[in-house]
Amino acid sequence: MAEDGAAAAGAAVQLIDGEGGFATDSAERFMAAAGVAECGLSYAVVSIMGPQSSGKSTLLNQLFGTNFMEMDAFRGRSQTTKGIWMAHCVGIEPCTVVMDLEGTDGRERGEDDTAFEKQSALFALAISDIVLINMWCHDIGREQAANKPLLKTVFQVMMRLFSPRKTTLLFVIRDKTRTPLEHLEPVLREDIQKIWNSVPKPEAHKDTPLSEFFNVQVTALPSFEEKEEQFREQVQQLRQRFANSIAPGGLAGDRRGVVPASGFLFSSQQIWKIIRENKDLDLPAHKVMVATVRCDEIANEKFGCLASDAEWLELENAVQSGSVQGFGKKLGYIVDVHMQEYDKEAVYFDEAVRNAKRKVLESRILNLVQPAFHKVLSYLRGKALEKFKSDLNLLLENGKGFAASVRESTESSVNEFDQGCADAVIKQADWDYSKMLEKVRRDIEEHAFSISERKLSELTSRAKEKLRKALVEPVESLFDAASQTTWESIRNLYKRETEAILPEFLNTLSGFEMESAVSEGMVSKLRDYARSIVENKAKEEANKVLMHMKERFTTVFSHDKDSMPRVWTGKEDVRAIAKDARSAALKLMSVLAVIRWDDKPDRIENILISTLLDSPVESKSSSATSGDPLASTTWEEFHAKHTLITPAQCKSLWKQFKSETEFTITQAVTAQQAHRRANGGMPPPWAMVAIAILGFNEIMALLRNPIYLFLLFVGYLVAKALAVQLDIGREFQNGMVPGIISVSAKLLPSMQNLLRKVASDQQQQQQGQHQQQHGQQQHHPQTTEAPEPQPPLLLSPNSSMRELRRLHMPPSPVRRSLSSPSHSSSSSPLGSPRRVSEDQKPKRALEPESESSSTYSIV
Ligand SMILES: Nc1nc2c(ncn2[C@@H]2O[C@H](COP(=O)(O)OP(=O)(O)OP(=O)(O)O)[C@@H](O)[C@H]2O)c(=O)[nH]1
Repeated sequence: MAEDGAAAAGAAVQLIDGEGGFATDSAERFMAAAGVAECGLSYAVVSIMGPQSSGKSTLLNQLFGTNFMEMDAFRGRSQTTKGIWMAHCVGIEPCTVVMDLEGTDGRERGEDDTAFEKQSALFALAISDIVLINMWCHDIGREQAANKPLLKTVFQVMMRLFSPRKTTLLFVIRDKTRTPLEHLEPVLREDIQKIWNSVPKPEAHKDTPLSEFFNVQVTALPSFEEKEEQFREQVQQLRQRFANSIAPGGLAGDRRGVVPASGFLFSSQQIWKIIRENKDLDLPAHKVMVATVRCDEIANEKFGCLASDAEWLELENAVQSGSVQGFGKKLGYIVDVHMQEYDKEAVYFDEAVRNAKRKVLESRILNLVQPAFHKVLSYLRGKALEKFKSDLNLLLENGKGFAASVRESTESSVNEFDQGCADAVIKQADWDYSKMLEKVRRDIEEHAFSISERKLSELTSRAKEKLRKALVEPVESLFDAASQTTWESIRNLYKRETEAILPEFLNTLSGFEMESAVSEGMVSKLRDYARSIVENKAKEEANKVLMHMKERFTTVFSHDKDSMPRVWTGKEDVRAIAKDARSAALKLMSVLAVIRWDDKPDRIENILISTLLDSPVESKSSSATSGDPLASTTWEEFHAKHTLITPAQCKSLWKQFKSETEFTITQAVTAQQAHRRANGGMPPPWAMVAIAILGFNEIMALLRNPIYLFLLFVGYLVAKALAVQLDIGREFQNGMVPGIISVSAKLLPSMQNLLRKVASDQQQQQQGQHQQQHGQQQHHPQTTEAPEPQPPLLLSPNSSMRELRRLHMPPSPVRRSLSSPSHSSSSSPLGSPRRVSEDQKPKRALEPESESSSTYSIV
């Protein structure tokens, strides 16, 4: 702070010490305190050179209010100023920096030290706008004047400055005499011209006049020591000439190549360095160099300012958590502020350098802020996709076509993204967001594609489900009732259902606006699917063909034309019925043998009937297999893929079928025989006549004796009661032999029960009579014995035959084995052909051997 005050008060600081060292630190502090850096080009530099102890410091102090060290007049002449000192003028506008140079021709340094004089003179000329040349009045016109070597030096070094600055040389004549200035000045100018002429010049400046390099001014001051008052007055007048010195017409109005104030110190330092190294001083190049360095410094500073700018940091943070409304505007403003700061500070430096550095700065700033922009773009990209999704959902919910919905949603999302990007870009950058836009479009396309796939898959699944529902059960039912028209019906069903479902499906595809080839392809796939449903069902049914055949056989064999269960009375032609039943089963097999997609008649049924039914395989000799039409794995007219049961399989299945249905036929034949036997027991009429004639006496005796007649009547009643109890008619329904076995097994227990029942009835009757007698005697003794339990109800209208058998038949080993879990009848006999046959086999064990030995074969 003390130094600030000192600088403001014109305190001098050393710029270059007596050894030629540049005092950077103190100079920087001085510049900062004097506020020179902020002056731009609006500052002036004044230097003074002249012989030692010629009153230079005194003049400067008087003229600019500075505080350069002066020699004490009472202590004698000695060198006071060493090196170069610098001070800030007090009260002069524009900002003026004054430099006091070490006096020339000094006794202390001697002749050999003239090198420093030259260097300091060159330095003063390179950086100053006005150079005061202090000289004694009496030296004017003198050959050996002290200032002549100085002027020579000035002009010589001036040649080393490649570009003249048009420095103002103000000759200050000290201790002026009575000779008026008007007479002194021409002499001085003549002296100056002579010196200028005598200085060796480079070829380019051989004929260049002095006025091209310098603006020569002359002034004279009275002696400070002798006429101090006048000195002060005239110094004040001279001071006026330094006000607005850089303005046109001012003392330094013609100056050129001014270094901006902020670069002054750096420029001075560099110039001094070059001078000390005794190199050529190229001022234009130097100017560019200074501009480069300074613009770099300024740019770095501004970049740093932006990087730590609170507004920028806030914006950057906000961007991390999502989009910022008006991002581009805000960021653009921040960048603008700092770029303008740069422009303001670098404005006085070389334009080319300044612009180049500006570009570098701008590029650095844009690189710094671009990630935030990309972050915004990423956010906008996500937002665009979300918008697309929600818009698409909404439009689809409203029933708009898929493709149209996608188009509309895409346009809306892309527009929003575009607007967001336009809002995020800054005017300083030509940031391209087309790649991000492409990504957005790709996101949208991918999403739309996935939705489209899902929707199409749903539609296809729905159509498939419809086809499945429409085909599976009807086809199954058609196969159940397989006949010659089954495949025609299936084809009609397939045609009807596909023609109902597929056009509707095609219609739903119209919203997707896909190419007709694609939609036709999808429809074609569904058609194939519908076919596969039918084919799979056919395969499924073909796998169960044996079961179906047996069912068909049973249906035809066990039922008459009115579908009533057939009762084998003995009048039926079992052979013919069995043949019909087997023929029906064979026809069913022919239906299930192949898939018939076209209505071409085929010979499969004929082949099967002629080969298997009409001429049974068993009867064929093995040598005749070469002519066997069933010895093949394919049907002639059909493709292998449409074959469900190969001819060879048909043959093998037929064999199995026959063996498994044989028992049913046997049962029918047996039932017929039993029926015949049951109804054919009456003796012939001649026998009956013979019995009547030969037994006449016995019949008469019986009729005459009432006891015999009574016994006969009782016997009849008992037989009748047993017949009722045993349900004889029902027992014989299954045939004579099972009926006899069953009745004989139940006869004894039934008779016992009958007797027991008669006995208990009698006992109850007696008890009733006893109680009646007690009632009549008015006595009511408490019954001590429990009443006899009621006998179990043996025959109930609801009792099944199985139950009756259980009650009245002793358990037989065969029955026990049948009722064991391994032979449980819980599973349906229709479940599988194999199971049906297994169920039937144990039943055969129940048949008496005598009956089974009469098995009747129809083949
Ligand atoms: N005759 C005369 N003497 C002066 C004048 N002005 C100053 N002096 C005296 O000259 C002496 C040197 O003064 P400075 O101002 O220190 O001279 P200088 O040129 O700065 O000296 P160095 O910096 O050592 O070269 C002092 O004793 C002054 O009193 C003047 O106008 N005429």
